[in-house]
This record gives sequence, structure tokens and C-alpha cells, in this order.
Amino acid sequence: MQKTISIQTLRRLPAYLHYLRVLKGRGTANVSATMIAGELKLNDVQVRKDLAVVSGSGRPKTGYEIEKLISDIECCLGCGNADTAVIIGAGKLGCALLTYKGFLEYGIDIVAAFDIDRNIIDTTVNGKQVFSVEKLPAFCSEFKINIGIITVGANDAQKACNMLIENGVTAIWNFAPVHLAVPSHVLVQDENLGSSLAILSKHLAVKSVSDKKS
Ligand SMILES: NC(=O)c1ccc[n+]([C@@H]2O[C@H](COP(=O)([O-])OP(=O)(O)OC[C@H]3O[C@@H](n4cnc5c(N)ncnc54)[C@H](O)[C@@H]3O)[C@@H](O)[C@H]2O)c1
Repeated sequence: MQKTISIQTLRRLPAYLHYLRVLKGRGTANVSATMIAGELKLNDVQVRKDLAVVSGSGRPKTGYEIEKLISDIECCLGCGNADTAVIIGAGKLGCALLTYKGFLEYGIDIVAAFDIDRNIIDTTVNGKQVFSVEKLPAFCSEFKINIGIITVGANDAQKACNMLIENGVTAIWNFAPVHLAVPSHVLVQDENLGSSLAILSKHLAVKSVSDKKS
């Protein structure tokens, strides 16, 4: 029976996977939870708990076998059995996401983008076709699309979201700065680079005050 994985654990898995792949590339065969925790600035008890859910326990002294751990995390993240995703809005951000090849390593295959701008429709970005948004229903029914990525402006985001849901998408990665109303069977993950920048900005402001005092 598969163990339940918390959202917090899921959020940490890509970082574990990245570090483990780096270690594997260096020819390292085993790793301890303490070493992972040290590298990723996490608590080692937390790391052990996370890895116990996806892979079981490490061995005393030798720790975890890196190859097996990578394979277990990949399996948990759905790598090798990627969820298919489409982008709505092939503007600056949409194209940047289309261009990034790394999502496949985390189990998401962005297969196409949709837009309303005639100058963009029927072009390709990183080998991915940009279609007219009118073709979304036919595309979704032909290819099983699991994830919709919204990169349109705030005013168009709810419309794009509704269209995705009408065509069977139940997981939405939303980059538009707007709250999306969705039925309970749909999960929306809001992404906002601004919140990370706010933390950096706050850090600099606090540092500047303490520098002035000293
Ligand atoms: N979350 C973040 O950290 C973050 C960072 C940057 C941008 N954004 C947001 O991402 C969105 C896109 O930003 P951008 O700079 O790429 O804008 P952009 O104007 O370059 O791109 C938007 C694209 O959406 C298309 N579009 C508009 N309505 C549409 C519809 N109904 N269906 C399909 N396509 C449609 C436009 O033709 C355009 O190509 C904005 O909402 C912006 O605020 C979020």
C-alpha cells in the first residue's frame, strides 16, 4: 500500500533528487540523511522522515543507496511516466517555461502552448507548437492533458482556467496574479516570484538598519 505523502515532503523531493543526481554524477554510491540535511540546510530528522515515506530507511553506517533512492523519488514524482501539461499564454513567461527542459525530470512534460495572438499561433518554441486557443478542446480530448499552466494576464486567467477545467484538466499551475475560482476536484497551485523577492527585499532592509546601528 502506498504511504500518504504530505505537500511539505513533496515540495522537498525535487531538491533531494537534484542533490542525489549531483552525487551520482560524482560517482558516489551512498549517502546519509545527515549529509543530505547538511547540504540542503534541513533538519536531518526531517530528511529521514521524508525519505522513509518514499524509499524506506537508510542502513546504519552506509546510509542510503543513491541509485535506489533516485529511482524511488523519481517514481514518487512520476518521472518516466510524466504528466502532460499545456501552457495557456505563450508570451514572455509562457515561452520561458516552454524553453526550460528541466520540468521533464520532475515528471511534467509540457507538450504544447495555446494563445490568441495571431503573430504567435503556429510558431514553435523549443520544438513545442503554439496553437490557437480554439484548438484546446480537441487537443485535450486527443491527448490526455493532466496539467494546465496559466501564463496569461490577470484579466484573462479565470477564462483560461474555466476552459482548462471544461476540457478535463484537474491540476492548474497558475502564474497570473489573481485568485482562481475552481470546483473542489481541481487543485490550483499559485506561483509568485514576487513573494520570494519580498523576502529578499525584507532581508536587505533589516540588514541595512542593523549595519547603520553598528
Ligand atoms: N508568478 C510570477 O512569478 C510571475 C512572473 C512573471 C509574470 N507573471 C504573470 O504571468 C502572466 C504572463 O506574463 P507575461 O509577461 O508573459 O505576459 P505576456 O503579455 O508576454 O504574455 C501573455 C500572453 O497571453 C496571451 N493571452 C491573452 N489572453 C489569452 C487567452 N484568453 N487565451 C490564450 N492566450 C491568451 C497573450 O496573447 C500573450 O501572448 C501575467 O499574468 C504576469 O503577471 C507571473
